[in-house]
Amino acid sequence: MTDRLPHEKGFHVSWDQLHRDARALAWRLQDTSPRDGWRAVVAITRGGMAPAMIVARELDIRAVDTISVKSYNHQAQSEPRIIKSPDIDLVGDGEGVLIVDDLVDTGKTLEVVRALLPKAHVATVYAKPMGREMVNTFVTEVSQDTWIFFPWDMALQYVEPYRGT
Ligand SMILES: O=P(O)(O)OC[C@H]1O[C@H](OP(=O)(O)OP(=O)(O)O)[C@H](O)[C@@H]1O
Ligand SMILES: Nc1nc2[nH]cnc2c(=O)[nH]1
Ligand SMILES: [Mg+2]
Repeated sequence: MTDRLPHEKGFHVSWDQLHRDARALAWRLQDTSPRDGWRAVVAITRGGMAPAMIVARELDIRAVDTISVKSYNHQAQSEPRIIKSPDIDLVGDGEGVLIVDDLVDTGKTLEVVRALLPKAHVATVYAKPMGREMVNTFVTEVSQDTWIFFPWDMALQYVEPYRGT
């Protein structure tokens, strides 16, 4: 286990916000896409799956595969390991392939993925400074001491008003 910074701030992302930010990522990716478009999308599970679906829909990419890298148990980080690889016949060395994840934090997950698919284009919706260099395209940067909360990890709940009656 690696000790992590205490997270001073929380950045809470709603489904609506995630949809808009993933669409913004797709919009950015149009400028860097190969002439005939991306051959395939590889989502880094699990967090990359929703953004990858939205990007694949916007860019009309039908071949979608996954790579599973496990490195966090809640907010505690350990050494990343590949639990499931994508179909090598489909992705090759990553040429013309788009890798999508929800965020990059330390960059350790992407280090492992890039080693497997060195020629792929890597895109994340959110990026923290430590891992930013591991990403080719992202939408929003947040500070290193921010923990991003995704809609699949949250639920609506009642909040007390500021002033009681
Ligand atoms: O840049 P890093 O420091 O490696 O962290 C980024 C990774 O951490 C989270 O995944 P996690 O391992 O928690 O799994 P999950 O996607 O299944 O939630 C996130 O979805 C990224 O994939
Ligand atoms: N949900 C979530 N997972 C992470 N994995 C690494 N950093 C983060 C983060 O800020 N939020
Ligand atoms: Mg993940």
